[in-house]
Amino acid sequence: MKPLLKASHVVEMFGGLKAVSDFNVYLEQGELIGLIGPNGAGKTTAFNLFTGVYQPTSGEIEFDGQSIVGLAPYQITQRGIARTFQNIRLFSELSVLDNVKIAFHDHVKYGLLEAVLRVGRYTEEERQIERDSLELLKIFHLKDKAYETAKNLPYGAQRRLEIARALAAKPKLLLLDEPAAGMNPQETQELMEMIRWIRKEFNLTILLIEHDMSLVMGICERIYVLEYGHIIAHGTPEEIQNNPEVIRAYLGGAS
Ligand SMILES: Nc1ncnc2c1ncn2[C@@H]1O[C@H](COP(=O)(O)OP(=O)(O)OP(=O)(O)O)[C@@H](O)[C@H]1O
Repeated sequence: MKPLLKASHVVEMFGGLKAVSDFNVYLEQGELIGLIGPNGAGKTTAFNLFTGVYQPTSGEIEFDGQSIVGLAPYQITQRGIARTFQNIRLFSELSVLDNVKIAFHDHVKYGLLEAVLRVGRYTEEERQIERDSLELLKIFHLKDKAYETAKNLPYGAQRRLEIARALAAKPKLLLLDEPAAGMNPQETQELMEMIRWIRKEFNLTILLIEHDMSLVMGICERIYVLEYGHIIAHGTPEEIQNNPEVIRAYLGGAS
């Protein structure tokens, strides 16, 4: 079976800087994979390449059997890749529920006239979106906060809301950029359980960038380690923890 995502010999240059260099990664359907590495190693650049925010200087990226190089971010979302951001991006002045409802709207089929007249399919679709949004909020323990303004949520809850929004795009592949950043150990533990659960429930493949090693080692089946844009190691959590290159570059370093 072909991998769901395959990046082959990807290079990304910013002026003279090689942010990503000969990057080779594959993700099999249903896997939960970690991408780790020191600050500035190129992890977020990899996400930006997978989502069309950046185009590779050279190399190939295939998703679901087809090249996605040259596609715009919205086209890649439609093909089935959704992401969260290191710096949370929510509609901070809107309610928690509206944040999720907006994310669903990319996928509805009613026409403008129906929307204006609020008839037919529009009202039915709207009701369905509301039900689905509340269901997602429930999964992320946010249902009782549905009518609060997003900016008033505690930080950990905002991170969970971002994941709920990403799922509204009905992705096959979910990219999580430091989902546990700013969370306390108990919130991180709950997040791990949620990530495991949504993978199964939504039949997802998940790639996550994370500095919290207990989370990465606790839930990932395989891990890629980046340093200065290169993959320096790849393996199971146990292999990665015992890899001398990794210990030198990362685990034994500042963090
Ligand atoms: N748009 C850009 N223009 C120029 N340089 C960039 C750009 N985006 C990233 N870089 C550089 O590319 C390198 C990789 O950055 P990237 O943000 O991908 O690292 P990271 O591994 O995600 O780091 P962190 O853990 O700190 O988020 C860094 O040296 C960064 O300064």
